[in-house]
Amino acid sequence: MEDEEGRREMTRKQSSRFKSICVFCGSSNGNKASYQVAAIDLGKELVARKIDLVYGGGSIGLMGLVSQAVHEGGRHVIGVIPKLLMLQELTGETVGEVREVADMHQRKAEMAKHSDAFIALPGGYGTLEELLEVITWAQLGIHDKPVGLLNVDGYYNELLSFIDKAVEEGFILPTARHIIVSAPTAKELFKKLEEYVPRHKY
Ligand SMILES: CC(C)=CCNc1ncnc2c1ncn2[C@@H]1O[C@H](COP(=O)(O)O)[C@@H](O)[C@H]1O
Repeated sequence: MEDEEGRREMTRKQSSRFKSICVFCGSSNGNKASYQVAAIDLGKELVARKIDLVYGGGSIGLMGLVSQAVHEGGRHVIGVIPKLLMLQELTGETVGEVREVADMHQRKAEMAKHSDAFIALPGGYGTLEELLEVITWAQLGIHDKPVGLLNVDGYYNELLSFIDKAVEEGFILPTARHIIVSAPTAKELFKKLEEYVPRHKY
């Protein structure tokens, strides 16, 4: 019975509807070890599911941890870096393939183009901005790719409550609330992302 369960788990891990996922995350490590553990865990989950990584490039903070985990696991890593941030002393060394772009706008377009879904780990302004932009694009029907929020240790609870408030106050359509798929662990998040069906209104 356990063997059967194990086989089912292996099959699940070997097949994913996603070939490549873009991860947004902090260029800092955060104050809790759990954030760093979650970044490495997400990287390993991508490897187990044979999914390649697209990210902002460099080796600093959670960005470095997730990219190293995916690279070490043998999956392809694309780091998309604007010319301005190419200096290694700013972002550290990027593992895998480096794509140089003109600016931050081109970076986001390039990251989106090369991925089948987005996941945000804990992060700061940069992460929030990247996350909210892909949510907005989903709302407008510019893409149909799932957007996952890895809510490590409840880091994003207040953001999720705020979004509920925006729905209550009539600024976000209830039909657009489902765009953000959130879960506390990479495994649970993947289960939801694999099952995600876009239902936006436009
Ligand atoms: C000038 C300097 C210190 C550069 C180093 N800083 C960075 N290097 C690479 N990507 C970054 C950097 N800052 C923000 N980003 C982008 O914004 C996100 C992280 O920003 P934050 O740490 O959450 O806010 C990443 O997903 C990345 O795409």
